[in-house]
Amino acid sequence: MNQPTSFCDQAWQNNLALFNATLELPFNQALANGTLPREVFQHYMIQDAHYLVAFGRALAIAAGKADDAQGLVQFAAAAQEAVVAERELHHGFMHEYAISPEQFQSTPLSPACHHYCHFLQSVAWGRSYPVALAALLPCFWIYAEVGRDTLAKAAPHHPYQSWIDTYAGEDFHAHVRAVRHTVDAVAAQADAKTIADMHAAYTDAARLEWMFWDSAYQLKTWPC
Ligand SMILES: Cc1ncc(CN)c(N)n1
Repeated sequence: MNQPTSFCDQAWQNNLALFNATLELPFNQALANGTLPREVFQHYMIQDAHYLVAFGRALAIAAGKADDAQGLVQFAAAAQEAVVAERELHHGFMHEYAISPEQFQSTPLSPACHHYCHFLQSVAWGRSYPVALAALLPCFWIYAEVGRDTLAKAAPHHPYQSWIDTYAGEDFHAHVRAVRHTVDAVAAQADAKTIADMHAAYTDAARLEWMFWDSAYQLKTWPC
């Protein structure tokens, strides 16, 4: 008898065209071949450093909603990882580009970053633990897969090598496997309505990942 498809496998299949479109984005193509303009990467770094604080906050809220000790510890640690370890990568680039803490703090969130941050926080505060986890999953999984794809295509002597090493690296991938395992375990206990809400939350977040890169490539700011 065939194994029933897990929530994660189903979500990946449902959103495969969107993931492939994400890989095809000019930002990700140029990131891989090393031609992404420095100005675009700088803009992205600043927006992403803002994003990671909201992502970390949403993870901490999800940790507080976990119905077991394992989930509490896993997502509290993931919040710490996002705000301390992942942002360390950004600090390195900010230093290289001479972006001061004041310049960072005074740069407003772009519309796409603002939307994504507020989406994650509102789902984390307002929805159930399973739905919050489904909204957070693309932030891990899509980055890991984009990281590996970028590594496979990357030009030698890459200007953004530490970015590639972080997201293609085994540490990050092990982390993503652990998150997928928990999401599948939580989904296995969930009713049909919750599973449908989880799929909707996953797709919303996967779309916002696409928008985040697209917005960075276009250096988007508020129109007025
Ligand atoms: C927008 C975004 N999404 C996900 C990740 C990986 N945590 C990130 N750094 N930035």
